[in-house]
Amino acid sequence: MTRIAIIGGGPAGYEAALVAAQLDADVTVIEAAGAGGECVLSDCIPSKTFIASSGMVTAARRSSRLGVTIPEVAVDAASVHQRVKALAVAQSEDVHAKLVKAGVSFVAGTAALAGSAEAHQHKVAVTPFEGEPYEIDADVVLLATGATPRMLRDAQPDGERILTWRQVYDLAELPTRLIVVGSGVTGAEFAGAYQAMGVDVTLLSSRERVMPHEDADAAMAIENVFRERGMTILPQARAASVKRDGDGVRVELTDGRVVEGSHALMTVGSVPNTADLNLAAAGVERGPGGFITVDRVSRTNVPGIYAAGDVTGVLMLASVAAMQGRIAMWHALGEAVQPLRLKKVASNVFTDPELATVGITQADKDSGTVPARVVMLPLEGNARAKMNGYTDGFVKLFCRPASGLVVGGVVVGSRASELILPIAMAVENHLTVAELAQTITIYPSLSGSITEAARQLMRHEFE
Ligand SMILES: Cc1cc2nc3c(=O)[nH]c(=O)nc-3n(C[C@H](O)[C@H](O)[C@H](O)COP(=O)(O)OP(=O)(O)OC[C@H]3O[C@@H](n4cnc5c(N)ncnc54)[C@H](O)[C@@H]3O)c2cc1C
Ligand SMILES: NC(=O)c1ccc[n+]([C@@H]2O[C@H](COP(=O)([O-])OP(=O)(O)OC[C@H]3O[C@@H](n4cnc5c(N)ncnc54)[C@H](O)[C@@H]3O)[C@@H](O)[C@H]2O)c1
Repeated sequence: MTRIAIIGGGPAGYEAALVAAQLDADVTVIEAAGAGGECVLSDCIPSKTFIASSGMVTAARRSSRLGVTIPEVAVDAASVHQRVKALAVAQSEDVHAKLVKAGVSFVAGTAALAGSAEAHQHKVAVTPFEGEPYEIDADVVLLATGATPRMLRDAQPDGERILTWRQVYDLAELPTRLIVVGSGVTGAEFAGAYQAMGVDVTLLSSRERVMPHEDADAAMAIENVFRERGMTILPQARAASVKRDGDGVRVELTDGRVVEGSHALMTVGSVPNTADLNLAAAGVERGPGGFITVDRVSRTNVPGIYAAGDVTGVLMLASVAAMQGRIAMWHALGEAVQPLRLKKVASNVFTDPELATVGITQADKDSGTVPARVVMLPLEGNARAKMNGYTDGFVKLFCRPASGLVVGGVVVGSRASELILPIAMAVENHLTVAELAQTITIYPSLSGSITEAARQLMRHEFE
């Protein structure tokens, strides 16, 4: 029986464990925070649960456009936070139960590699939270330890006024004037959610626009909605320091400007959790940013040691972490395996409106890296969007110039996370715009804009 030790029980670790157990391996997962990892306990699940509450406020505020007046909308921060935490714990318990049912040994504690490998045997040092430390032998080790919020030297979180995204749910009340430092996906999601809940939000963007890695049209659409709703967005604003100042905080920017608020939320990225893994002694290589270097089947440079998830920095998404973990196990246990393909990963930013993408990007097209034609349809022409009183957003579809094969898309709109699926399926299954356009959609529906975009690209084929 192949013995597998998995360090870290987030999506990368626990999905790997389930696959390995299914293939009859002897699997041990050692996890410091709780089953499901930080994804379930502090990052993805809590933030999306928080956003679900903020979405309710947005819907209530918007209701008057539809002739329905909801007299008073109030947010009870304590209840929202309690719900966020309870749901995270419940989800963690579900993951734990699944692992145990699959026959995985789950150890609450920390682990590290114990020295160099001998004859393809690895030793893992386990420090359980209860009991004495011990070592286990493993034929295969998976490093799946995730990442931690990046700190700026002069902006140390105190859990009261200067916060990481993992600390916000411990506040007794919502901030009054929140400064969100960093406008990547995490910053944009929290800025939007807090603003919806009535908080006065200032978003500091180190670049010219928010979410610089996302489709520019989409990021600008969301930035415009944020501004219309009263958010202050400062472009080219890089924080040099964040200090407490009486009952508030004072953020000093690198160009000397000062921004004041009641709280600061630091969303300036993440760093990989590798410091305590004893990687150097085991000879495991790291690349830029300290992320563990892996190939497309999750192998590190050391035979028998694999790595998956945020600790590899490949594409920091739960879905990708899980797939890297599964691929590692399929490969290690001799199953047929397809290397990780990132070009077809769908992702979503849970702002309001949401921003979902899949496949090639506008930048790929504009640079000529991928020859493509594109059409962009604003949702203001969509009947269902008008009925819902919510027309912010658009559908963008990319196809190959000659064949009409669908190669990518962007959706900005409410529930874009659900609307992206038909485009993702078209990309994955090599469908053409004609095939997409011939699919009969519900009328009226937002997905009608996707088939409409496909129809427009069909027409272009004959121009
Ligand atoms: C605010 C936020 C929101 C997000 N929202 C989404 C989203 O909506 N959708 C999405 O796809 N992705 C989202 N992500 C990204 C997603 O959370 C990560 O990609 C995912 O958590 C990566 O999974 P992982 O298993 O690599 O790491 P983690 O989930 O971080 O799990 C790793 C675990 O390893 C443990 N660990 C570390 N060192 C040790 C050790 N030495 N011994 C034992 N255990 C150890 C850690 O405690 C941790 O629990 C979000 C990220 C953030 C920050
Ligand atoms: N919905 C989702 O799927 C979801 C949600 C959150 C995060 N994530 C993933 O997690 C990963 C990390 O995202 P993130 O937003 O946490 O980090 P990020 O690194 O993508 O963004 C951090 C931003 O902070 C800026 N920054 C850095 N130093 C700064 C300073 N001193 N002052 C002001 N700004 C500064 C950076 O320029 C960058 O734009 C991404 O891959 C993302 O896709 C996904």
